[in-house]
Amino acid sequence: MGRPFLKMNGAGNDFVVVNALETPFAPTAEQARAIADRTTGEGCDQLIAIEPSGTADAFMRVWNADGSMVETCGNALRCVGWVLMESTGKDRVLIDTAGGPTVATRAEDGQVRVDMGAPRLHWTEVPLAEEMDTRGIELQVGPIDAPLLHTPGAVSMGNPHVVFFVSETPDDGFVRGSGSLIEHHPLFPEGVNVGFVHALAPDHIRLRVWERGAGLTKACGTGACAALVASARRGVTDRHATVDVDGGRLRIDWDEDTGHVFMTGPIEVERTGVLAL
Ligand SMILES: N[C@H](CCC[C@H](N)C(=O)O)C(=O)O
Repeated sequence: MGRPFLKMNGAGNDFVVVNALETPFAPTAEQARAIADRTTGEGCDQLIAIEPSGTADAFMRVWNADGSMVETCGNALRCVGWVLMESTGKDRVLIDTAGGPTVATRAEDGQVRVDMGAPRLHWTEVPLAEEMDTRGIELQVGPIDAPLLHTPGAVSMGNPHVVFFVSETPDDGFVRGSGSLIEHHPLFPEGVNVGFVHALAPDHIRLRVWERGAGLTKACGTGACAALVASARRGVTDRHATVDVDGGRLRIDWDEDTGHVFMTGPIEVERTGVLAL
Protein backbone atom coordinates (compact mmCIF):
# COMPACT_ATOMS: atom_id res chain seq x y z
CA MET A 1 0.00 0.00 0.00
CA GLY A 2 1.72 3.18 -1.17
CA ARG A 3 1.75 6.40 0.79
CA PRO A 4 0.74 9.60 -1.08
CA PHE A 5 2.97 12.64 -0.66
CA LEU A 6 3.44 16.19 -1.88
CA LYS A 7 6.84 17.23 -3.20
CA MET A 8 7.26 20.87 -2.15
CA ASN A 9 9.94 23.48 -1.68
CA GLY A 10 10.43 26.74 0.11
CA ALA A 11 12.96 28.95 -1.70
CA GLY A 12 14.45 25.79 -3.18
CA ASN A 13 14.79 23.86 0.11
CA ASP A 14 12.84 20.78 -0.87
CA PHE A 15 10.66 18.33 1.00
CA VAL A 16 8.64 15.16 0.68
CA VAL A 17 5.52 15.97 2.74
CA VAL A 18 3.32 13.14 4.03
CA ASN A 19 -0.10 13.84 5.54
CA ALA A 20 -0.25 11.62 8.64
CA LEU A 21 -3.29 13.30 10.21
CA GLU A 22 -5.47 10.24 9.57
CA THR A 23 -2.93 7.42 9.20
CA PRO A 24 0.29 7.16 11.26
CA PHE A 25 3.58 7.43 9.34
CA ALA A 26 6.61 6.09 11.18
CA PRO A 27 9.54 5.44 8.84
CA THR A 28 12.80 4.12 10.22
CA ALA A 29 15.88 6.31 9.85
CA GLU A 30 16.97 4.05 6.99
CA GLN A 31 13.59 4.39 5.23
CA ALA A 32 13.75 8.19 5.67
CA ARG A 33 17.25 8.24 4.21
CA ALA A 34 16.15 6.07 1.26
CA ILE A 35 13.22 8.42 0.51
CA ALA A 36 15.52 11.44 0.59
CA ASP A 37 18.13 9.83 -1.68
CA ARG A 38 18.28 11.86 -4.92
CA THR A 39 19.60 8.90 -6.93
CA THR A 40 17.41 5.99 -5.86
CA GLY A 41 14.62 7.68 -3.88
CA GLU A 42 12.26 10.65 -4.31
CA GLY A 43 15.05 13.08 -3.39
CA CYS A 44 14.65 15.84 -0.80
CA ASP A 45 16.52 17.81 1.85
CA GLN A 46 14.03 16.81 4.51
CA LEU A 47 11.16 14.31 4.88
CA ILE A 48 8.16 15.89 6.63
CA ALA A 49 5.14 14.33 8.36
CA ILE A 50 2.03 16.31 9.32
CA GLU A 51 0.71 14.60 12.46
CA PRO A 52 -2.26 15.15 14.79
CA SER A 53 -1.72 17.41 17.81
CA GLY A 54 -3.71 17.94 21.00
CA THR A 55 -2.48 21.53 21.33
CA ALA A 56 -2.14 22.78 17.74
CA ASP A 57 -3.65 22.38 14.28
CA ALA A 58 -0.90 19.82 13.63
CA PHE A 59 2.50 18.58 14.77
CA MET A 60 5.28 18.68 12.17
CA ARG A 61 7.90 15.91 12.32
CA VAL A 62 11.21 16.36 10.46
CA TRP A 63 13.79 13.90 9.19
CA ASN A 64 16.99 15.17 7.57
CA ALA A 65 18.27 13.57 4.36
CA ASP A 66 20.64 11.43 6.44
CA GLY A 67 17.65 9.90 8.26
CA SER A 68 18.17 11.80 11.52
CA MET A 69 15.02 13.09 13.19
CA VAL A 70 15.45 16.75 14.16
CA GLU A 71 13.58 19.49 15.99
CA THR A 72 12.23 21.76 13.29
CA CYS A 73 12.52 23.15 9.78
CA GLY A 74 11.62 26.73 8.92
CA ASN A 75 11.01 26.40 5.19
CA ALA A 76 8.96 23.25 5.77
CA LEU A 77 6.84 25.14 8.32
CA ARG A 78 5.87 27.54 5.57
CA CYS A 79 4.98 24.63 3.24
CA VAL A 80 3.03 22.76 5.95
CA GLY A 81 1.34 26.01 6.94
CA TRP A 82 0.17 26.45 3.37
CA VAL A 83 -1.13 22.86 3.19
CA LEU A 84 -3.08 23.29 6.44
CA MET A 85 -4.51 26.70 5.48
CA GLU A 86 -5.57 25.38 2.08
CA SER A 87 -7.23 22.29 3.59
CA THR A 88 -8.97 24.11 6.45
CA GLY A 89 -9.74 27.43 4.78
CA LYS A 90 -8.04 29.20 7.72
CA ASP A 91 -5.67 32.15 7.28
CA ARG A 92 -3.72 31.26 10.44
CA VAL A 93 -2.61 27.86 11.74
CA LEU A 94 -0.67 26.74 14.81
CA ILE A 95 1.99 24.14 14.05
CA ASP A 96 3.81 22.47 16.92
CA THR A 97 7.30 21.01 16.52
CA ALA A 98 9.91 19.38 18.73
CA GLY A 99 11.65 22.78 18.58
CA GLY A 100 8.62 24.65 19.90
CA PRO A 101 5.25 25.99 18.69
CA THR A 102 4.97 28.21 15.62
CA VAL A 103 2.22 30.11 13.82
CA ALA A 104 1.85 30.27 10.04
CA THR A 105 -0.20 32.94 8.28
CA ARG A 106 -0.84 33.98 4.70
CA ALA A 107 1.34 36.80 3.36
CA GLU A 108 1.22 38.82 0.14
CA ASP A 109 1.86 37.28 -3.30
CA GLY A 110 0.91 33.77 -2.11
CA GLN A 111 3.81 33.72 0.31
CA VAL A 112 3.61 32.32 3.84
CA ARG A 113 4.84 33.97 7.04
CA VAL A 114 5.85 31.95 10.07
CA ASP A 115 6.29 33.21 13.63
CA MET A 116 9.28 31.08 14.64
CA GLY A 117 9.14 32.19 18.28
CA ALA A 118 12.05 33.72 20.15
CA PRO A 119 15.66 32.69 19.42
CA ARG A 120 17.42 30.80 22.18
CA LEU A 121 20.70 32.54 22.92
CA HIS A 122 22.23 31.01 26.05
CA TRP A 123 25.15 28.64 25.40
CA THR A 124 23.24 25.79 27.09
CA GLU A 125 20.32 26.30 24.69
CA VAL A 126 22.26 26.18 21.43
CA PRO A 127 23.69 23.89 22.87
CA LEU A 128 27.46 24.31 23.23
CA ALA A 129 29.72 21.90 25.08
CA GLU A 130 31.15 24.71 27.25
CA GLU A 131 30.18 28.16 28.48
CA MET A 132 30.77 30.87 25.89
CA ASP A 133 29.35 34.25 24.83
CA THR A 134 27.09 33.21 21.95
CA ARG A 135 27.46 36.62 20.26
CA GLY A 136 30.96 35.49 19.28
CA ILE A 137 32.19 32.04 20.27
CA GLU A 138 35.77 30.78 20.40
CA LEU A 139 35.94 28.72 17.21
CA GLN A 140 38.18 29.10 14.21
CA VAL A 141 38.92 27.23 11.01
CA GLY A 142 42.26 27.25 9.24
CA PRO A 143 45.78 28.26 10.27
CA ILE A 144 46.05 29.45 13.87
CA ASP A 145 47.83 32.67 12.88
CA ALA A 146 45.59 33.38 9.86
CA PRO A 147 42.22 31.66 10.35
CA LEU A 148 39.86 31.47 7.38
CA LEU A 149 36.87 31.62 9.70
CA HIS A 150 36.60 32.71 13.33
CA THR A 151 34.40 34.11 16.13
CA PRO A 152 30.98 33.05 14.80
CA GLY A 153 27.66 33.68 16.46
CA ALA A 154 25.66 30.77 17.90
CA VAL A 155 21.85 30.68 17.95
CA SER A 156 19.11 28.09 18.40
CA MET A 157 15.81 28.44 16.56
CA GLY A 158 14.80 25.16 18.13
CA ASN A 159 17.72 23.64 16.23
CA PRO A 160 21.42 24.54 16.55
CA HIS A 161 23.11 27.12 14.30
CA VAL A 162 26.59 28.58 14.08
CA VAL A 163 26.90 31.72 11.92
CA PHE A 164 30.17 32.94 10.38
CA PHE A 165 30.61 36.44 8.97
CA VAL A 166 32.50 36.52 5.66
CA SER A 167 33.57 39.34 3.37
CA GLU A 168 32.52 37.59 0.17
CA THR A 169 29.96 34.94 -0.73
CA PRO A 170 31.72 31.56 -0.37
CA ASP A 171 31.73 29.08 -3.26
CA ASP A 172 30.40 25.50 -3.05
CA GLY A 173 33.83 24.05 -2.28
CA PHE A 174 34.39 26.37 0.65
CA VAL A 175 30.89 25.82 2.08
CA ARG A 176 31.19 22.04 1.71
CA GLY A 177 34.74 21.87 3.05
CA SER A 178 34.30 24.06 6.11
CA GLY A 179 30.64 23.17 6.74
CA SER A 180 31.27 19.42 6.87
CA LEU A 181 34.24 20.06 9.17
CA ILE A 182 32.21 22.13 11.65
CA GLU A 183 28.89 20.20 11.54
CA HIS A 184 30.23 17.56 13.93
CA HIS A 185 32.74 19.70 15.87
CA PRO A 186 32.88 18.62 19.56
CA LEU A 187 31.82 22.13 20.61
CA PHE A 188 28.32 21.19 19.35
CA PRO A 189 27.10 18.09 21.23
CA GLU A 190 24.00 17.84 18.99
CA GLY A 191 25.80 18.80 15.78
CA VAL A 192 25.16 22.14 14.11
CA ASN A 193 23.90 23.88 10.96
CA VAL A 194 26.66 26.14 9.57
CA GLY A 195 25.73 29.51 8.06
CA PHE A 196 27.95 31.95 6.12
CA VAL A 197 26.72 35.56 6.20
CA HIS A 198 27.91 38.08 3.62
CA ALA A 199 26.38 41.35 4.81
CA LEU A 200 25.53 43.56 1.80
CA ALA A 201 23.73 46.32 3.75
CA PRO A 202 22.21 46.85 7.22
CA ASP A 203 18.97 45.34 5.84
CA HIS A 204 20.35 42.88 3.28
CA ILE A 205 22.25 39.59 3.70
CA ARG A 206 23.55 36.99 1.25
CA LEU A 207 23.47 33.63 3.07
CA ARG A 208 24.73 30.16 2.29
CA VAL A 209 24.17 27.22 4.66
CA TRP A 210 25.68 23.79 5.17
CA GLU A 211 22.83 21.99 6.94
CA ARG A 212 23.25 19.40 9.68
CA GLY A 213 22.18 16.10 8.18
CA ALA A 214 21.50 17.48 4.71
CA GLY A 215 24.60 19.34 3.48
CA LEU A 216 24.58 22.36 1.16
CA THR A 217 20.94 23.28 0.52
CA LYS A 218 19.39 26.01 -1.63
CA ALA A 219 17.86 27.59 1.45
CA CYS A 220 17.59 27.08 5.20
CA GLY A 221 14.72 28.85 6.95
CA THR A 222 15.90 28.47 10.53
CA GLY A 223 19.37 29.29 9.17
CA ALA A 224 18.10 32.58 7.77
CA CYS A 225 16.49 33.38 11.13
CA ALA A 226 19.68 32.47 13.00
CA ALA A 227 21.77 34.51 10.55
CA LEU A 228 19.65 37.64 11.08
CA VAL A 229 19.69 37.26 14.87
CA ALA A 230 23.45 36.67 14.96
CA SER A 231 24.03 39.61 12.60
CA ALA A 232 21.82 41.99 14.59
CA ARG A 233 23.49 40.95 17.86
CA ARG A 234 26.85 41.86 16.31
CA GLY A 235 25.60 45.15 14.84
CA VAL A 236 26.29 43.81 11.34
CA THR A 237 22.61 44.37 10.37
CA ASP A 238 19.44 45.80 11.82
CA ARG A 239 16.73 43.48 13.21
CA HIS A 240 14.93 43.41 9.82
CA ALA A 241 16.55 42.19 6.62
CA THR A 242 16.11 40.60 3.24
CA VAL A 243 18.06 37.36 3.11
CA ASP A 244 19.15 36.15 -0.34
CA VAL A 245 19.74 32.41 -0.41
CA ASP A 246 20.72 30.24 -3.37
CA GLY A 247 17.11 29.33 -4.12
CA GLY A 248 15.43 32.70 -3.65
CA ARG A 249 14.68 35.44 -1.14
CA LEU A 250 13.39 35.35 2.45
CA ARG A 251 12.33 38.23 4.66
CA ILE A 252 13.35 37.96 8.30
CA ASP A 253 12.07 40.25 11.06
CA TRP A 254 13.21 40.03 14.70
CA ASP A 255 10.37 41.84 16.38
CA GLU A 256 11.41 44.39 19.00
CA ASP A 257 8.27 44.01 21.10
CA THR A 258 7.72 40.25 21.19
CA GLY A 259 11.31 39.15 20.63
CA HIS A 260 9.89 36.67 18.11
CA VAL A 261 11.52 36.01 14.73
CA PHE A 262 9.23 36.10 11.68
CA MET A 263 10.15 34.53 8.35
CA THR A 264 8.26 35.28 5.14
CA GLY A 265 8.89 33.56 1.82
CA PRO A 266 7.60 31.58 -1.13
CA ILE A 267 6.32 28.02 -1.23
CA GLU A 268 5.88 25.77 -4.24
CA VAL A 269 4.09 22.47 -4.85
CA GLU A 270 6.28 20.64 -7.38
CA ARG A 271 4.32 17.38 -7.83
CA THR A 272 2.43 14.63 -6.07
CA GLY A 273 3.61 11.04 -5.74
CA VAL A 274 3.22 7.76 -3.86
CA LEU A 275 5.88 6.32 -1.58
CA ALA A 276 6.46 2.60 -2.07
CA LEU A 277 6.88 1.95 1.67
N1 LIG B 1 19.10 20.64 8.86
C1 LIG B 1 18.30 21.20 9.97
C2 LIG B 1 16.80 20.84 9.77
C3 LIG B 1 16.20 21.55 8.56
C4 LIG B 1 16.36 23.04 8.66
C5 LIG B 1 16.16 23.83 7.38
N2 LIG B 1 15.90 23.09 6.18
C6 LIG B 1 15.15 24.94 7.59
O1 LIG B 1 14.47 25.36 6.63
O2 LIG B 1 15.09 25.44 8.73
C7 LIG B 1 18.79 20.62 11.30
O3 LIG B 1 19.37 19.54 11.30
O4 LIG B 1 18.58 21.30 12.32
